[in-house]
Amino acid sequence: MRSIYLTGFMGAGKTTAGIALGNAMGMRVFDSDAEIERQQQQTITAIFAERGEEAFRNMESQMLQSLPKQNCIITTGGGIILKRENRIWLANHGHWVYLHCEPDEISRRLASDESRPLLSGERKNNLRHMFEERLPLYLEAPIVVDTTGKRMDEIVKDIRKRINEAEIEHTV
Ligand SMILES: Nc1ncnc2c1ncn2[C@@H]1O[C@H](COP(=O)(O)OP(=O)(O)OP(=O)(O)O)[C@@H](O)[C@H]1O
Ligand SMILES: O=C(O)C1=C[C@@H](O)[C@@H](O)[C@H](O)C1
Ligand SMILES: [Mg+2]
Repeated sequence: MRSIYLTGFMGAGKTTAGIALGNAMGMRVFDSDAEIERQQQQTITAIFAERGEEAFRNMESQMLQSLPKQNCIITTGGGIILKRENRIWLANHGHWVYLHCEPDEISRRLASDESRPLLSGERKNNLRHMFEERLPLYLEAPIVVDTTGKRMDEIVKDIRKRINEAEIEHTV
């Protein structure tokens, strides 16, 4: 089957859900952030600090297009939807899933996590503004799954149901 692309705001649970979904479906999982860190031998935080966000965004688009288009789960960085080029790409390759989570719950999930440069230190206050700016872009995804207040097993079940429906539609 076509690969499944999980998108969503930082803390929506893409990485966590991707691993659980990969286990449940017996599919390999690639995380675009982790693949960039491996390829560049640098953390995302260091890439942002030393080379800037634009350089990171270019690496991210290239990484998106180079990951397997069949039989894999691809978990993406929270900002993948910022580039129109990436949204067009996602819409035309595999299953594009948006994992929604309300901003208050995102704040709670990420309260003690400093690994996201766009939400670290004083930038924590950016969350709601960034969320509202990005929401319409995330909602371009054909499959939307709300994760707010849900357990991971429920989220995985929801995603699988929606993917099955989309696969059936794709084959008729
Ligand atoms: N449904 C959930 N309920 C409670 N906590 C969750 C849920 N999903 C994820 N989390 C927790 O929220 C944090 C962020 O999750 P995760 O790293 O999977 O998000 P992400 O979408 O991959 O973020 P990023 O875009 O920054 O990579 C983790 O500590 C994870 O355990
Ligand atoms: O939402 C974003 O813009 C980001 C999310 C993370 O996954 C990383 O890709 C990086 O920290 C940027
Ligand atoms: Mg992640």
